[in-house]
Amino acid sequence: MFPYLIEEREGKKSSKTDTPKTRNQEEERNGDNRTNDNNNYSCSPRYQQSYLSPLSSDTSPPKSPSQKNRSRTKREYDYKSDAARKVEMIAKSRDERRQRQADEKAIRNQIIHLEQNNPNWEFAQMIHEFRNSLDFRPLRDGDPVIENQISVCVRKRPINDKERRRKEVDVISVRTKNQLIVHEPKQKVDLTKYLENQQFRFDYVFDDTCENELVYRFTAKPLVKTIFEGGMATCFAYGQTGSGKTHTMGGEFKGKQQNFKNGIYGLVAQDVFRLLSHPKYIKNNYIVSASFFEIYGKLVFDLLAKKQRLRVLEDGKQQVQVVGLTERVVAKVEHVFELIQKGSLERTSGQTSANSNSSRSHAVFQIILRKSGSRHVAGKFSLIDLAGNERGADNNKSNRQTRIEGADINKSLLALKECIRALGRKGLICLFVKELIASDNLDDVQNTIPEDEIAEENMDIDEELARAEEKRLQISSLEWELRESQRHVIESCVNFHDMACDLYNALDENCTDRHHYARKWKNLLNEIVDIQQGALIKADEFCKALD
Ligand SMILES: Nc1ncnc2c1ncn2[C@@H]1O[C@H](COP(=O)(O)OP(=O)(O)OP(=O)(O)O)[C@@H](O)[C@H]1O
Repeated sequence: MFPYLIEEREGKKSSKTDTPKTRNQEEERNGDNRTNDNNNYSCSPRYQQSYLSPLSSDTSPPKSPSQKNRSRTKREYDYKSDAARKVEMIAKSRDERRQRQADEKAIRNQIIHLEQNNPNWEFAQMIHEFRNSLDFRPLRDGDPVIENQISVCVRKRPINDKERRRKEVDVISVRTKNQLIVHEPKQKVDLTKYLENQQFRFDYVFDDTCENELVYRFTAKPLVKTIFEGGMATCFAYGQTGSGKTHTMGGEFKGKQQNFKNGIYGLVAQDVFRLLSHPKYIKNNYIVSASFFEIYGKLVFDLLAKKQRLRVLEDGKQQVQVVGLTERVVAKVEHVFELIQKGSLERTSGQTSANSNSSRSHAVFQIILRKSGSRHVAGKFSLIDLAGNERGADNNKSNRQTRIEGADINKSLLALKECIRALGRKGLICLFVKELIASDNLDDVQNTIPEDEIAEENMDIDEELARAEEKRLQISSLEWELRESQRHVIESCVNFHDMACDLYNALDENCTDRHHYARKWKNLLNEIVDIQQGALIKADEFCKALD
């Protein structure tokens, strides 16, 4: 391979310089005419030097033919070795060039493909390039679990088939175990597209490859021992509709079937039963029980008692109690799975634009520990799968029922947020060491919790809530009038009954004249008819408002 290339090179030279046709002749000539050599082989400085340097310093007498042959062999060797390296370099750079061209072609094809099929291809490309520039170090199973009084974590779910079909772009990058970046597509006034990359920090961030078990290990698991030590623990799943709260809390879906064993409820139950026999706690003889209820609008239903309606009242110690809530004693973990399944099937669900099987209520599953023979609660774990919040823009095509539910859900979630804020302000919880600060500098992130709604979403929610609140006020004032008119009808009917009886009896006893009797009866009837007609108008108005 090498000699062939060298020969070819020399062949070209020889046509230019009218010099020897064979290599031996050429090399003999090299020995005699060093200046020509210099001209002919000066392809590269390296080549030039390795070939010329022995000659330029050669001051020895003329060589014998055998000496000449030996030095030629050496020179040839040196010459081939340099040439080989040169050829290798050429081949290498050719391969690199071809690879580069192939890569560029692949990217071009990919872009053409994206352009044809995806209106968001430019943003997809920008995000792709941005991600290529990042160093990813996501959370892994072996990472240490840090125990906090309050942890705020976020889980990214994979893009689903529906979103893929709609060519939606994945705008979340989970960079490290506690940082994620939101790539917000933006457009300048001159229509130039650009990304606004905002970084947020949480206690833990789970990327779309994480399983429920991993999420559990870093979130609820450390709290199980809290309830064995006399504490109350709470775990909320909060997020937009379809973001994966029920998948996380209740268990992974396989089609319509849910695997209750690998949701946070089931995993907590398994650990509770495991810890019962722990040497530290076995002496306490804990009895485990469970309850499951939902809050739908303003109503509370027992999910373990055929959705019986429950009342929420405050007791003498100003503790809120769910009156009449079923609490089932459970002897083994399989019983808990059965209760979770029963309650989950009872839970109110509906359809939203983002989730065909959307939970429309807040579900509260509780595991309670009591010492044997005592009614006193020794520890309680509340696991809450909140209903998904929705943007006004997302549910404006939904039916009336879904929109009313959406407004109720958003309002209650805002109320929850305000409660947590208020507790934080009173210093009852240490949440607000953790206020969110978004940083433009990706390496400069504060130790913070994210503000969970973006401004646009807040505006949608506020508008929706303002409208819902106005409607609610109107309905409640009409309802008050209706009730007042009804009370008036009931009272006047009682009066009417008494007066009609008196009148009737008076005539029987002949103590009144007929004329006076008739007028009195007529007035009595007119009066009761007026009251009933007034009440009828109120009932009519109320029905119309509800419709
Ligand atoms: N991490 C995940 N991996 C795979 N699929 C997921 C994941 N999270 C959610 N899903 C799927 O997304 C769909 C919606 O999830 P899910 O019902 O849990 O959402 P949600 O937040 O509870 O919604 P809603 O508030 O409307 O009830 C389900 O089909 C679920 O299987």
